[in-house]
Amino acid sequence: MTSLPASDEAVVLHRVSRLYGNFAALRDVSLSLPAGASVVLLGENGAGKSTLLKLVAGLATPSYGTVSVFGGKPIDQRHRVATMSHATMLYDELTGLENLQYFASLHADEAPRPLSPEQALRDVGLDPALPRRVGDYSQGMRQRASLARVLLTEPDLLLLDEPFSNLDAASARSMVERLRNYLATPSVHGTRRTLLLTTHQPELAHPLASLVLTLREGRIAEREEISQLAAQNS
Ligand SMILES: Nc1ncnc2c1ncn2[C@@H]1O[C@H](COP(=O)(O)OP(=O)(O)OP(=O)(O)O)[C@@H](O)[C@H]1O
Repeated sequence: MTSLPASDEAVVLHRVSRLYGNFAALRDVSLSLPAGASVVLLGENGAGKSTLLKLVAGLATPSYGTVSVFGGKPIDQRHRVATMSHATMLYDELTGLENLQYFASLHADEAPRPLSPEQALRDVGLDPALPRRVGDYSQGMRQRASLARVLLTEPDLLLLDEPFSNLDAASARSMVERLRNYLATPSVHGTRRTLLLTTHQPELAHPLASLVLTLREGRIAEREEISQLAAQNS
């Protein structure tokens, strides 16, 4: 188990470009996110938000430049990182609890985990005793179950691609509360938790953010440090 001083960087991008054919989805992006940062990525469709998340998750590699996560290659740090994308990665034929129990069993030999599958579901407002198959869940319930799945691994870095899409206002607020709680709880590795999320609904994510970045045509066009919340998180 490694422990990381609070001042260490969770994510560093150095002059990163990502090409698809001749098209540059990300252009010469440099970025340094300290452990404990809560970062909201904004930008229009096609600005490069998901591409940036995939590079940090180790699901894609840069065409130029380097990406490091906790000082190593993203692919080597995947045990400390959890990603929630548009696909919920849940089994439709299982209940929420069965899904989480199965997922927990896959990670049984990893770090000590205070969070049980039952508690993970309760924390996102789902009843673990609900007998319904996930395939019969509403979209909002699926997203909440998906968040419970990624939080079960006690990640040091949480990457969320549009977590609030398709949620009604109450469900979105409860997801924000759960994320606030995630940020406030030290990880099993003794590090401060880091969050990087993309959204088209800045009004929802803004109260969580210590940094808001706006991507435009693959570049960081705006950068807003939110000092009040950064101070609260320290
Ligand atoms: N696998 C791929 N092959 C070709 N082009 C791609 C691929 N992935 C992304 N792109 C292109 O790269 C650009 C950035 O895509 P990306 O998904 O990162 O944007 P985004 O900001 O997340 O958009 P959205 O808000 O619509 O999800 C887009 O023009 C997209 O079409």
